Amino acid sequence: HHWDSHLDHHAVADGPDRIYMDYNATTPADPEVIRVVTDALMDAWGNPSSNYLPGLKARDIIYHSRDAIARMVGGKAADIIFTSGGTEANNLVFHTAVEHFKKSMISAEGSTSSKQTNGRGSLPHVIISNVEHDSIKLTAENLLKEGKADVTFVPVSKVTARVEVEDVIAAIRPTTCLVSIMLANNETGIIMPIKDICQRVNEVNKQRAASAPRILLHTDAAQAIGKIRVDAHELGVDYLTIVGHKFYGPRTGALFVNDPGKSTPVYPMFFGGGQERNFRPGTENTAMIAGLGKAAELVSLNLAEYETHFLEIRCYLEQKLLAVFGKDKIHFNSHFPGSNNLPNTCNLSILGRGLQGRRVLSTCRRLLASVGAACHSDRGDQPSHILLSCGIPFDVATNALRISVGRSTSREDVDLVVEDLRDTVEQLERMN
Ligand SMILES: Cc1ncc(COP(=O)(O)O)c(C=O)c1O
Ligand SMILES: O=C(O)CC[SeH]
Repeated sequence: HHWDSHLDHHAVADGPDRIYMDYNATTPADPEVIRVVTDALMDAWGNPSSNYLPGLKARDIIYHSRDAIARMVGGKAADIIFTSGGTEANNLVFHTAVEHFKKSMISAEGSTSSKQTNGRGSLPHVIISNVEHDSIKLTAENLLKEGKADVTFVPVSKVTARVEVEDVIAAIRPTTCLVSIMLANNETGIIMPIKDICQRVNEVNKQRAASAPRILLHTDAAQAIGKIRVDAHELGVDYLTIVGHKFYGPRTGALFVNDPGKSTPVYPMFFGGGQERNFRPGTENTAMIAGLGKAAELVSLNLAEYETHFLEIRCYLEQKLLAVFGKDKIHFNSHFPGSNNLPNTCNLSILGRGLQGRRVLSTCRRLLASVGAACHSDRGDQPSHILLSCGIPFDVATNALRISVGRSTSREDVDLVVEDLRDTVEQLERMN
C-alpha cells in the first residue's frame, strides 16, 4: 500500500514528452542485451552444474560472458566473480579485507585464536574517501559501529574534488588492510587518481614488516565502466566493482579480483553449492550473466564512440546552459581545476532563491534527472553531502541538478531540456 501511496504523491507523468537524462542513476538495457537475456531464459534454463545439454548450454553462456567481462576490464576470465550487483560486490571486498586481516594476524603471531582483534587488541583499519557510494560508506560505517574495524574517511580536496594521494598515504597505519576509493564519483563525475594511489600504496606494501597485513586495493568502478577506459591492471587494483545497470546491462554485477584465491584473497560471505569456485555460491543467474556479457562486449567494441558522443553532448549542454542563463546564473559543480570528469556528467546549480534542485525538477515538464544519487532521493531539500564535501557552498549545493547523458541523448534533446529549464526558472521566479 505504501508503494501505491508513494506513487500517488510522486507519480511523475512519464509521457512521450519526457526526456531522460539520469543515466548515472541507471540505464535501459541495450536491445542486444535484452535479446540475449530473453534467448537465455528460453533456451539455456538448465542448471549450469548439470552435465547434460540444457546445463552445458547454460555453462557455455556463462563461460563466454565471463570472458567478455574480463576483456572489458583488462583481466582474465578467472578474475571475474559474478554477484547480484555492485552492492554485493562492494560488501564482498570489505568482508574479505576483515578476514584477510584476521588471517594475517594469526599467521604473524602464530596464535590459534580467530578473534576479531589480535593479541595486541588492534582492529583491521580500512581507508575510504568521504564521497563513496552508500554501499561502501555504510558498509564501512557498520564495521566501525560494530567494533569490527577502524575506518578513515579521507576527505576529498576542496580545490580538486579529488582524493589526493598524499592524504591516502598519510592515513595508512600498521593495521591498514584495505584502501577502497571509487574510480569516478556518481554525482560530480570527478575521476579519482586510482593508478597513483595504487602505485604509492604498493610501495608501502613492499616496505611493510612481515607482521603487518598487505594493504588490499579496491576501486568501485560502477560509474566509470562504459564511459571511460577501465583497465584493472593499469590501475593496479586487487579488486574492481562492475555494475551492469550503469552500462546498458541488466541489474546484476561482478567483482574483478586479480587471480582470486591465489594472488588476492577472497573470503565468501555465504556458503552453498560450490558455484563461482565457492567465492560466491548459488545457482548462477544465467540469463542476467548472458546480458552482462553482451553489455561488456558492446563496451569493448564501442567505448571510443560512446565516450566521444558523451563528451560532445555534455559540452553542448554546458554551452547551451551558459547561452540561455548567462555565466552569473549558472554554477558548474563538476568543474575543478586539474581534475578529470566523466564525459557524460554535468552537475550544475541555477543560482537564485526558490530554485532548489528538487523544486526545479518537479516543475520541469520534460527533464527527468536528479539532484544527486538516486538512493538519496528521499532527502528533501537537504543538499548533497558529496557536493558539500567538495566545497560547494550550501546555497549552491541546494540548487544542484545532476544531468547525466546517455548513448541516445541528442542535441535536440539538449535544446528541449534547456528550454524546459528556462521556462521552469521563469515560472518559479515569478512565484517568488
Ligand atoms: C558508484 C556506485 N557504486 C555502487 C553502486 C551499487 O550498485 P547496485 O545498484 O548494482 O547495487 C552504484 C549504483 O547503484 C553506484 O553508482
Ligand atoms: O548515483 C546514482 O543515482 C546511483 C547510485 Se544510488
